[in-house]
Amino acid sequence: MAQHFWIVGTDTDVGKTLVTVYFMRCFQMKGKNVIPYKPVQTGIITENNKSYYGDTTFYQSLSEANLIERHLNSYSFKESASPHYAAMLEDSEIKGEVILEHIKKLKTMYDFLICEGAGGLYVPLEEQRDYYFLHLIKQSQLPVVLVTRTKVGTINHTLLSLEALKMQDIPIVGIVFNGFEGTNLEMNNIATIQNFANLPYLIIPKLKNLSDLKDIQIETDKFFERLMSL
Ligand SMILES: Nc1ncnc2c1ncn2[C@@H]1O[C@H](COP(=O)(O)OP(=O)(O)OP(=O)(O)O)[C@@H](O)[C@H]1O
Ligand SMILES: C[C@H](N)[C@H](N)CCCCCC(=O)O
Ligand SMILES: [Mg+2]
Repeated sequence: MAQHFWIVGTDTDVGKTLVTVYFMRCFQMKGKNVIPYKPVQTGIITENNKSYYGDTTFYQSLSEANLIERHLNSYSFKESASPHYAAMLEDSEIKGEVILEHIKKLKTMYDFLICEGAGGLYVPLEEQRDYYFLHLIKQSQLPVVLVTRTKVGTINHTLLSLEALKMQDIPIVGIVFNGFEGTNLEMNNIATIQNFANLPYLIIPKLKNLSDLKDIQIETDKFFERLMSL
């Protein structure tokens, strides 16, 4: 039993990495062989004379199994910016086929491959040929989970992202509403989006501590049933 998919977002900082780690842990708890994979990450962090990249370091910090470093990432660039720009600043370039090759290999090695996008869908990878993250996802032929905020502004961002995915015929597993604080406005946002999308969804609360991710209890069966059916 295997399933490989993308965690994409309506924007940067919506919680794709947090959701990737949450799903990684769900599969690890079921004894599955799972790998989170961040094809392109930008924004090196330097603290106490140590430099690291946030996304792949977060994967490692909450993994119940040892993750093979070279399987976690294909491109890392120092500038906290759009991948195409961060690569240009280092006289480098991103090649979609390198990422697709990496995905192909990882699919043969793991039951579950969770690929995390960078930013939102229309993020340039190879600007000179109008090649965006959305096109890479289409070529990968993997379904997507869409992560979105719950606060004001999310309706437009979410519906635009859903439309972009539908135009490319990319299968959508469902929506993860992340950072929920229980307000009526957020509940109306979720209902309004669901009225349009009619997809399985999960709600992840705003966590006081990221380590609380280990303890949150969320009903995921329906969501994972659909994931396994795609
Ligand atoms: N449910 C949550 N509760 C508390 N903090 C959260 C939650 N979700 C995300 N965060 C925090 O918000 C910030 C952005 O989240 P995250 O890094 O997962 O976003 P992202 O979509 O992966 O961003 P990027 O586009 O850079 O990959 C991080 O500091 C993360 O720890
Ligand atoms: C730097 C940030 N945390 C992400 N890694 C990259 C976000 C790219 C966003 C591009 C854009 O939509 O302007
Ligand atoms: Mg991330």
